[in-house]
Parts: sequence; structure tokens; C-alpha cells
Amino acid sequence: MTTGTGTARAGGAGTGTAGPDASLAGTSGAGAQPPLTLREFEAAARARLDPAHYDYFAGGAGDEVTLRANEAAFARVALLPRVLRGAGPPRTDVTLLGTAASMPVLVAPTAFHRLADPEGERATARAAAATGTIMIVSMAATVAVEDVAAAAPGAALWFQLYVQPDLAFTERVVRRAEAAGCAALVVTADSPARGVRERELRHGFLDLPDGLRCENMRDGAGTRSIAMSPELSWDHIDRLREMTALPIVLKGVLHPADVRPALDRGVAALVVSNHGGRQLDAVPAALDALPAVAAAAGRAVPVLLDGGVRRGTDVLKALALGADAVAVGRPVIWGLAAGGERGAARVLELLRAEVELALALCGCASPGDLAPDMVVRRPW
Ligand SMILES: Cc1cc2nc3c(=O)[nH]c(=O)nc-3n(C[C@H](O)[C@H](O)[C@H](O)COP(=O)(O)O)c2cc1C
Ligand SMILES: CCCCC(=O)C(=O)O
Repeated sequence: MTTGTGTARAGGAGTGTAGPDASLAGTSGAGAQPPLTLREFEAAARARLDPAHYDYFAGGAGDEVTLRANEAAFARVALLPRVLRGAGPPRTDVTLLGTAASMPVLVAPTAFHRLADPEGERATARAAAATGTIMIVSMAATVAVEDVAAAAPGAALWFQLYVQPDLAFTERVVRRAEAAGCAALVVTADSPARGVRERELRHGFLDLPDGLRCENMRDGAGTRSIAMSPELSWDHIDRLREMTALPIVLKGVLHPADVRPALDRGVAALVVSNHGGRQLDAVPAALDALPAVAAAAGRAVPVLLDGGVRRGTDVLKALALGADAVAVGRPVIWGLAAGGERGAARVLELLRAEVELALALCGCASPGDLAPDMVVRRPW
């Protein structure tokens, strides 16, 4: 049985149920059954990927304490549904910074999709468009942002920026993202240096293989490698605000004291994130950092969260604790590696169906109905 709702979706790729997609049969690491959960997609992806590439995608910094904490934090929170509210079939759609999305789940910016599928970010963008949600295109994409947009007409794209020490070059990248139709600029603030992921070191995975490159770095001077900028400061946010009319989203906020300066500089949204445990190990799980950041934002701007979201129920927990939406990083890559565009679309549609069912079972008519009183900490 499905929740049987008539929720409008921008695409029709999914079945609207949580049932298996037979066309993905054989992609599961577990045998002929198509993957039915995000975790099964990870197993399927692992079975297909070069181990060095699997470990690049899966790994975290240091002892991976934060990587594990992201998922564990969701397990420590329980949902407390309301009953008999006559909510009717739930809507799952949201609007963020003027961009409509079929669900409060976005595609987080992740690098190097062509390591997972030859079509790379083109396939991811088509999958996001089919599901009707927003894809945040990474600055470290292996397909140029113009080509991502051209491959998926109608896709809702935002662009993630690593501010480069050369601000003139940074401005050229911003102009390219604008011209490609990206509707927001997501500035990653948690990477003044690159985290050390020891899995990469063990494999000697230090650079993209021949034939693949960061296509958003190409310009007249040829392809450059992406620099992390230790000098990044609030002044750069002011400069970016002068540079572009696009709304600026600050990604990688954990400390509530960083909210005020962001609001003062006209930042349009915040993403509570520890970069999927890939930057500073031993920082809190994203879910645990969320309530204080959301309280500091006080509903002045949308607050997003990423890190460890693997189920529709995880989405509801984050919304109840103050998020307006979440983003998923690795699960989309697992879908892509397991089944290309169809696999990535399936991952997103599974999440949408799970969110819809969980909303119905919580007595919610829409994502906005979640409130802090609808979660409890598990007593263990
Ligand atoms: C393989 C990989 C590459 C990533 N590349 C980027 C990137 O280019 N820019 C960025 O801001 N964040 C990047 N991130 C972080 C994600 O945007 C996001 O914060 C994280 O993946 C969320 O955690 P999850 O994978 O548990 O969903 C990357 C994460 C992964 C796993
Ligand atoms: C220069 C590429 C950075 C990609 C990234 O952010 C990550 O691997 O986490």
C-alpha cells in the first residue's frame, strides 16, 4: 500500500512507492534483487567501484569519529507522532530561496561524479530533475557547469563555490554559474585547508585519473587545481555579495556564534554541515549541532543540514530539530555508481517516498508541520 497521495512532482521517474525498481536488478551487491534502501545502494556501489574510488567517496577525516557520529546521531533521536489530526495526504514539496523542490531533500555538492559513472554530473542533474529536486553542483565537478545545465533542461541547480585566492578567477567562475542558470551560490566555509582522509593516502589516491579534471577550473590559463583558502574571511562574503545578485548560502556552519555575522552580511541561508566528516574530525554530528544554529538563526533565514541522512525518517528528525531542508551527499553517488542516472533517481525517489510516508504516519500535512516537540532523545 502507498500513501496514495496526489502530491505534484516535477518528474515521473519514480514509481511513487518504495517498491523495488526491477530495471536495477543485479546492481545490488547482495544478489539479483534491486536495491531497496540507501544502504543497499551503498553495497551495490561498493561492489562496482574501484576500491580506491569507493574509499574516496566513503571516507572521512582522521579516525572517522565525526563520519560515524553523523549517522549515529539520527539513531539517538526518536520521532513522536501526533494522531487523529485529519492531516490528509501529505505534501512533500518546499520552496527554498525561490527555488521549488519536490521534497525537503537536496543533492549536496560532491566532487568527481565521473569516477562513479561516465556521464557523471550530467546523469546526477537529470536524476535530480526527474525527482524535481535541487542539485547543488560542485565546483569540483568533472563536467562543466554549463554542460550540466545543458544536459538537464529544467533542472533546478545551485552552484557550490570554493573561493579561490585569485578573486578575478573566482568572479569568472561565479559568472559561469550565473550564465548556466544556477539560482544560488553555496559558499563552502569549512575548508580553509583540506581535511586528511587516510583512506585516500593508503590507496595513493591523490589526483583524478587521466582524462578527468575539474571542468569548472578551466579558463584561458588552462585547468587549475582547486585551492583551499586559509585567508577566507567575512570580507570575502562582502565581496561576493558585491559580485553577484545570487542569494549566498553559507555551507559548513557548526558554531551558533557564526550565525550573526552571516545574517549581518546578508547571507540568505545556512547549511549546518561538517562536510560529511571529511574536514575536521571530532566535531559534533551535524544533527547535534543543528538546534543551536537554528535557534541563533531564529527563522530569519532557511537553515539546511547535511551529514548522515539515510532515511526519510532522518529527514523528519532534522526538520523537527530546526532544519527547513536537508541534503544528501554519498547516497546520490551510490545510486550513480550502482545504476547511473536511473540509480541516482531511484535513491532520490526512495527518499521522497519515505518522507511522504513518514509525514503521513506523524500526522503532518506538510514538512512545515514538524516541530521540536515531535522528537525525543532515546533513553539509551
Ligand atoms: C565524495 C565527496 C565529495 C565532496 N565534495 C564536496 C565539494 O566539492 N564541495 C563541498 O562543499 N562539499 C563536498 N562534500 C561534502 C558534501 O557536500 C556534504 O557536506 C556531505 O557529503 C554530507 O554528508 P553525507 O555524505 O553523509 O550525506 C563532499 C562529500 C563527499 C562524500
Ligand atoms: C578539491 C576537491 C574537494 C572535494 C571535496 O570537498 C571533498 O572531497 O570532500
